[in-house]
Amino acid sequence: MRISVIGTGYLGAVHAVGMAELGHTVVGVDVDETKVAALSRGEAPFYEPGLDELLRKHVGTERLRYTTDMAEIEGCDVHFICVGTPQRRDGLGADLTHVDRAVDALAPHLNGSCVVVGKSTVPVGTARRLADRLAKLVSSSADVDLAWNPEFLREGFAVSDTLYPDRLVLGVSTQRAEERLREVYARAIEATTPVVVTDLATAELVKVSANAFLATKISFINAISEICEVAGADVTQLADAIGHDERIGRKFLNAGLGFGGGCLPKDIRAFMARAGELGASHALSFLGEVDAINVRRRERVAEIARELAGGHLIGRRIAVLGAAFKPESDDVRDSPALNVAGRLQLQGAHVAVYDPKAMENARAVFPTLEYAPAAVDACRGADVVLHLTEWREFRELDPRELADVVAARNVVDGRNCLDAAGWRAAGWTYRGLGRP
Ligand SMILES: NC(=O)C1=CN([C@@H]2O[C@H](COP(=O)(O)OP(=O)(O)OC[C@H]3O[C@@H](n4cnc5c(N)ncnc54)[C@H](O)[C@@H]3O)[C@@H](O)[C@H]2O)C=CC1
Ligand SMILES: O=C(O)[C@H]1O[C@H](OP(=O)(O)OP(=O)(O)OC[C@H]2O[C@@H](n3ccc(=O)[nH]c3=O)[C@H](O)[C@@H]2O)[C@H](O)[C@@H](O)[C@@H]1O
Repeated sequence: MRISVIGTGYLGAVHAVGMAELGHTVVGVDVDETKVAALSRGEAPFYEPGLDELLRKHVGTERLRYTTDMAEIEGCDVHFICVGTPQRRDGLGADLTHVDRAVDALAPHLNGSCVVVGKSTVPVGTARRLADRLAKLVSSSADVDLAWNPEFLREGFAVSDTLYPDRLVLGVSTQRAEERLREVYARAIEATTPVVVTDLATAELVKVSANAFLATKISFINAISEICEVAGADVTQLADAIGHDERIGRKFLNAGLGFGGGCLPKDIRAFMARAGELGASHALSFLGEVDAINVRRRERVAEIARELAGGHLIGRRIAVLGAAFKPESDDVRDSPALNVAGRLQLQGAHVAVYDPKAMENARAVFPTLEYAPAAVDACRGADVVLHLTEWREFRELDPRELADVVAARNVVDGRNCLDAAGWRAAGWTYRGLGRP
């Protein structure tokens, strides 16, 4: 099949090359010339394991090209919309201007029979609105269906999640759209892959409900972690124990600094805003608490750092290990680690940050922090070391070696995954979150 992918960011760049790997002929379109230039050289414009290899395999063959010219999508059978839907500047809802612009730019190039498939995460009702918008914009020679096919990939696992999805959700209003989408994913669908065929509104809601549930699970365990802190209990053992119950499950019960990134935080806020527009804000008021618990974890880490630094941060040196919102990603959107770094700097600390992959992105957002070339350099002379993104290389740090470079042996494990006993044995004051 001939496929276009509009928007080649964290989602679209991977989706485009993934579709090429599944055997289709793909054109990826973006308005960002730098991104398109990198992709056209076969280079990933961001860090995502496995992406460079796949790009090198397909870019330059007839299977895959990236362009800024929307006219190149002409003749495609399926068009995926993968542009960003960030949080609106004026409040909590989703900013749909990129989606609207993409549809407007796409419409004049549509001809013959084709399906426009939304993949971006949007407030329920958007698909219906876009279908009406398209109907007004396309020429009479075009026969266009609109479908919604939400994406569930995780950064860090984006390539395998695209090629081997754990489920497919096809929001369709015609049989033809369903058939086209089944054809698109034919090589990704195994006998055991659940395919949920539903209407547009349900498909849109599945996506935000999934992210709301994940965020709720994390905030649930972080709320329990607050109780563990005052009761002298251990939230990691507690999570293991409740996680043995298959109805609960151990995944997404890692207590610590909480969730960030370009999706969970903005998606729960947009979901609440949409519920309000639909007159049902009461139904999702608990998500406000989920958000508040999450933000409190960032405050708490800053508070523990201040305590360990002797009650104030003025002139204190703090090492921040991690800048990405999660390991195996260079994404710093709403990064909990950088949020904490910024808070400490505002309180007078001298903050040195190190991250294996996210330094450039972090510097662009927080230019006034100091960036160290390695973990050990960030820790040199530090009064407190904060472990805020659980990269493997941080777990492998030798606390005995680091002990010689810091000013004081204080470590806060914001992700509860360092070897507490090992750090304590090396003379460190170790503080986890929700652990005695
Ligand atoms: N990042 C992720 O892991 C996932 C993201 N999503 C959703 O996918 C959507 C995209 O997210 P990301 O890829 O993370 O965002 P992103 O910001 O990395 O990428 C969006 C891309 O769209 C491009 N763009 C904006 N307007 C355009 C236009 N009119 N025409 C062509 N390109 C245009 C931008 O230049 C940018 O490269 C969001 O709705 C997000 O919630 C869904 C699942 C996973
Ligand atoms: O809509 C999206 O964009 C995506 O959002 C999340 O994926 P992602 O943001 O890549 O990362 P997650 O692995 O979900 O982690 C999100 C945040 O939660 C934090 N987290 C995760 C798990 C946990 O137990 N505790 C915890 O604090 C992580 O550190 C990270 O900051 C979802 O997991 C994907 O299914 C979804 O497609």
